[in-house]
Amino acid sequence: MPIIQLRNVSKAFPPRSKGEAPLVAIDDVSLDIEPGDIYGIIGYSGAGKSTLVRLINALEQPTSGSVTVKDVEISALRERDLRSVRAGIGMVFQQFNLFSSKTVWGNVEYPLQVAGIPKSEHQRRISDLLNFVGLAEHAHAYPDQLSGGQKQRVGIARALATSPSILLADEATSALDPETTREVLALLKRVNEEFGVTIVVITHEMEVIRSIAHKVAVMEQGRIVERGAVFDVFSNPQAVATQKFVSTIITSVPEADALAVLRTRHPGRIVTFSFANGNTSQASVFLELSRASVAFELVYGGINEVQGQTFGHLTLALNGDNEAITAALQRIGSIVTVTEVD
Ligand SMILES: Nc1ncnc2c1ncn2[C@@H]1O[C@H](COP(=O)(O)OP(=O)(O)OP(=O)(O)O)[C@@H](O)[C@H]1O
Repeated sequence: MPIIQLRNVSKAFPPRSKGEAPLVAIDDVSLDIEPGDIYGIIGYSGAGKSTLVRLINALEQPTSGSVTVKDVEISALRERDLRSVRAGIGMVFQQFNLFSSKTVWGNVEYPLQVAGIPKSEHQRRISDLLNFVGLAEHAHAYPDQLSGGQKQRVGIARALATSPSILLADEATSALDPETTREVLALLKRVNEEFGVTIVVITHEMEVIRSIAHKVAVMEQGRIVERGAVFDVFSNPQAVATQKFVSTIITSVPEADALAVLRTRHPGRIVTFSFANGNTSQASVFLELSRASVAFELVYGGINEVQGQTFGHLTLALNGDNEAITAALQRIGSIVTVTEVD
């Protein structure tokens, strides 16, 4: 049973000026997120990602369709009943949204106060959380005395204060440098693994998806244009938007200009071998070429690792007897996809 379920959800905002059509931010989206998942939602600016998050934590009501969280159809609830639903959902933001006048301790304590958790329980809970995020020594510091990565760790501790089973991370690492991004993503992964918290990660960066997500949905103009297990989507992207995102971090086949340069250097046959199923070893391809006495040089591409499985495209310049090359390529064609570049 999904922990978050969207059924044919649309959200339209009133037009900015009279006579214009309403702005459809979410257009007939259905989505199932299973408990314990890290589910990535990727899209360019304006695709509707933040609106989707706001529908999940009931900060927006859908224009049509239903949103169900932990078996409760929240799109049917009244405002006063939504408070307990929201308390079960933690939020982490791009700009951290910490109280600058409160210490680290005070920021983590705030949601406990709002939720009416007895003061006697605060000490233990806050110190456990600060230990978990590695900030115990900074408990009495104020946010402007902390680095961006430390601020986000406070944001994560605060989001976990009321022990939510769902965490929504909206561009949580977009304001951070690459090294700090890795640290914060590693922390989110621990939150998922150690506490079993279901995490929805909103991002425009494919690297974030590759690092931590199990599943991904690609959004464009308010719709989900592709979804699936991260490995499947990365290794065989179907939608144009997905292909663009994947190409930001994965070198695939050479485009026309790269190919023109390769051609000037390698007059012989140039062939791309595509490894897509995660298990095929490169060794078997190279062995076939060696057996046929074909000399080869790797000229483009690479092998990538996603979710512990490998895939990629290797483009090789081949030299040797033309018929032997053809025969070797035929045999290799039964192991991987072979594309001759002309
Ligand atoms: N409260 C609102 N009133 C009117 N239009 C809105 C409102 N919230 C969002 N929109 C519009 O809905 C569309 C989707 O916005 P949304 O913020 O969900 O996209 P996004 O993918 O999160 O983009 P970004 O990364 O830039 O925040 C945009 O065209 C935006 O202008």
